[in-house]
Amino acid sequence: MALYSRVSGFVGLITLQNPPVNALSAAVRQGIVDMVERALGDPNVKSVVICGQNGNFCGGADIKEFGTNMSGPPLVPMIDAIEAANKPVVAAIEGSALGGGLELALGCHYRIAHSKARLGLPEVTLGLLPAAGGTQRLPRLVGVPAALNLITTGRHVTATQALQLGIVDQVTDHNAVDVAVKFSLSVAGQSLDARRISTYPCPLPSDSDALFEGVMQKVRQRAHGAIAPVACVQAVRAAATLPYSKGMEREQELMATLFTSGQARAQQYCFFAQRAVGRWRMPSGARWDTSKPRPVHKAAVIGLGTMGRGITVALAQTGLSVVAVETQEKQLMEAKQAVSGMLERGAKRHGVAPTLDRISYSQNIHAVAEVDLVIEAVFEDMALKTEVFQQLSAVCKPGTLLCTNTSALDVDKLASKMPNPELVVGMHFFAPAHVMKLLEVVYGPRSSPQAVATAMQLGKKMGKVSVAVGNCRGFVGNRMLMPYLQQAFFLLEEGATPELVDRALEEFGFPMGVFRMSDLSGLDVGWRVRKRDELVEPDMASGQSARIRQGSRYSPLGDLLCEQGRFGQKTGRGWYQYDKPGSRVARSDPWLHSFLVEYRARHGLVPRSIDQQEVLERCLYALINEGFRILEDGIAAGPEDIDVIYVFGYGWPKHRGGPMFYAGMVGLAKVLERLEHYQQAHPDVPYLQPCSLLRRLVASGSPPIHRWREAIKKRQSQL
Ligand SMILES: CC(C)(COP(=O)(O)OP(=O)(O)OC[C@H]1O[C@@H](n2cnc3c(N)ncnc32)[C@H](O)[C@@H]1OP(=O)(O)O)[C@@H](O)C(=O)NCCC(=O)NCCSC(=O)/C=C/CCCCCCCCCCCCC(=O)O
Repeated sequence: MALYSRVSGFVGLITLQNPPVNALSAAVRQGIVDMVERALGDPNVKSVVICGQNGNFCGGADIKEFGTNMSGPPLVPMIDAIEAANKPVVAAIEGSALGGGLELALGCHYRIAHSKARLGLPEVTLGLLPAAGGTQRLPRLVGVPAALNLITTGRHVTATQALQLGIVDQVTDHNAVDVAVKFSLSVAGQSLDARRISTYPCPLPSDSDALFEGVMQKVRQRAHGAIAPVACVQAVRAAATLPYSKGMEREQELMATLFTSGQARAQQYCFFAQRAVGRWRMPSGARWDTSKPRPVHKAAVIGLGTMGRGITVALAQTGLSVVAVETQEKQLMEAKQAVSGMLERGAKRHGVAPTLDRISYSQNIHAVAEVDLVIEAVFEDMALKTEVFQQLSAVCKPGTLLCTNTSALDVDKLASKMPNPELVVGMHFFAPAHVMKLLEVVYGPRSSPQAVATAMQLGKKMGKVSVAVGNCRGFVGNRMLMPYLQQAFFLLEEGATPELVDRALEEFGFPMGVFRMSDLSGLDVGWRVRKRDELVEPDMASGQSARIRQGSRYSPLGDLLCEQGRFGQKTGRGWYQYDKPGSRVARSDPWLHSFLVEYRARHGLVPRSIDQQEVLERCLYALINEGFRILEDGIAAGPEDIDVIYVFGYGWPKHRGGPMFYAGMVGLAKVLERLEHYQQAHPDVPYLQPCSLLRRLVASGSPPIHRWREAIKKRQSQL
């Protein structure tokens, strides 16, 4: 709703009230319509100020309403009526003015923002466009290039940036509502003709066609198949080429297409899923709202390889004091230089001072004696990690949380060797750790709820999307990657090429296909893991038996490439070839194609034609099937956890919502049917055996994704 009061004698003050972000629900919209009418009809009111309750202007349309039969007054006529008012209406912006919130402010005649406010049109991130006039008013106000940038990226700007762009008229460090009230009286009675943005001509650069084409090309490249950014460009182009009323018609048309698209549903699901993972719970019953985190002021990082350096940067950027420990002198010196460089570049980008003095470096593990939390990032070796952890428990003050940045080792096994296993959790960062948004917080049966709460809170402070997951091989993300990679290898054996597989996945929306990605991260990484698992047999015989390991089908293709020193981009050769080691542009490699032909012949494999549909079904459904197993095992608390991990850590396209959401969109029955089909064709591949949770969900009528947790809980209580 909206509150009305009269202040300073002559000002009608309308306060939006819908905690926590004053979203424009039907009740709020109705409130605004009624209160504006009241203020305009009151002869004693000379001006109007619109603000939000609790120092927060407005977070935009109520996203929860989008999935419902929307009722209440629509936004567009409401904003038009404000703009047409014959008394000055001033928006007093504190906190955030986002989406419909900013569009409301653009309908006002003046905008005054507090210096800490943030403004933006983030609809594109929800699969939509700013359809309450935002695509038509913003370019008229700030010009086409700036509007295109803000609307197609959805980025937020600070109040100062908004002032520079011309979005707001004034920025204040004082109470923005008080300033707006005073200001509104100072302009009362003046002509408002020049203040109605919809009447402005849209300023056009001379080469506008080239500008739109250039932007459209860039946007399409970045969008990986998402339609909203493209529609945003089309809507702004309408502002530049059509009269306001026609531009508005175009904006509404484009919005109608987006609004009813599966992509918008997927992106809005992601918005809520990202928030839902913060409400974590463990199988023991411990949960986010009953577990109190310990304060962390000082942290340490042990091991300054690539991951340790990124984690050190991320911690320092959070404002913590960091002790960075590396026993090798040369490595320590190199790390110091690299970390300083990363911090300086980051600070320059954000226009702030670098935080180099927050870090102290040492070769001696005793330097961590006073820290509240340690993140170990030494080489992936259980014996080495155990030794480091034992040293840490002897050196650290009591209660220090001990976190391991392992991506694959058993966190509980590590904890079991400690005198204080309840203090041990995994913090699985993704490379580069100061850039990637995802953090898996891995708990074992011995981890205390407080340890999990502390790691989750630290992740949040570091700007990560943190997901609490149980301990198992590969945790959630890498565990699901195994069947995906395996299917990709099998497809090569059966007749596909890396180009075909990658094209299918990239057209689906991944920024990189599996082979390109594998070349980037290094083929030797998986090789080392397979060797540790005793899967690699260098002197492999030919024939079918050579492709069986531990009773199941196995493809040694990756091992064979590694034996040739083809580790991917770093060696200039992998699944593709590169101009030189370290180059990034992947080119098709005739050697690889001949190698595959020769390999198939040696093993008696008759290549067949494989289409993109089969690539997608086999790679993605095998991955999804493992996701269902993870849910069944209680490693992830719900499908949102898995989806958030895949969207933020593995490049799963947001406009497809994450693997579990996608399974629901495809239809669980269809996923099951295709898995059964492929399992019949490949009975020696256990990953294609449909998971019993999937079967049960299908048997119970394929409930919508928000009801899966009930089915999982029911099953777990039966066990
Ligand atoms: C920056 C934030 C605002 C605050 O961040 P923070 O403080 O960290 O808090 P959060 O944890 O993020 O959020 C707290 C809780 O609030 C919930 N929340 C936040 N924003 C909204 C919102 N806008 N609506 C509903 N709920 C919201 C959030 O979920 C948290 O609750 P919980 O933990 O999940 O329980 C940050 O929250 C943020 O960034 N918010 C989103 C801002 C945003 O994206 N705004 C844009 C919204 S879309 C919009 O405004 C669109 C406007 C255009 C007009 C739309 C007209 C629609 C109708 C047209 C239909 C035509 C189709 C016709 C079809 C046909 O023909 O049939």
